[in-house]
Amino acid sequence: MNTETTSVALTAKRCVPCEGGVPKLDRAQAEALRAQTPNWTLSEDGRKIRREWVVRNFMAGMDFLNKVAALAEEEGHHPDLHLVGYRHLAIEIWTHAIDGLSENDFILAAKIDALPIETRKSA
Ligand SMILES: C[C@H](O)[C@H](O)[C@H]1CNC2=NC(N)=NC(=O)C2=N1
Repeated sequence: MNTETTSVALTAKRCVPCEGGVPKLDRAQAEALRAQTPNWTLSEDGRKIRREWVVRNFMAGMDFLNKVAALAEEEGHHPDLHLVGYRHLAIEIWTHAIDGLSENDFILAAKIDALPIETRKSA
């Protein structure tokens, strides 16, 4: 698992299979990677990252989540879909195999951020 923060953009990387046995990122490493995905927040315990969206309508949210699902399958790394509301979405990402954060989580987050989404038109 490549944990040092290299200059290669996260979106140019691929998630690597993780069966455990690698150290989870510490808070400094997580914050360094989070600088490349500033829309995501780090959980109190430093084990997860989270992002929320306000979307145009329910189907816009579902369309987006279906794209997220296809991306996750392609990367072999999966998010937790915490909320699918009328206009609100919340996603959390963490590496279950190590019960904490790995670079995979930030690669997935960066690729999710690059997906098209219909956010709510400002009123
Ligand atoms: C071998 C493969 O890496 C594992 O089955 C994957 C599948 N998707 C996963 N997704 C997440 N979020 N954490 C994991 O540990 C994980 N493991």
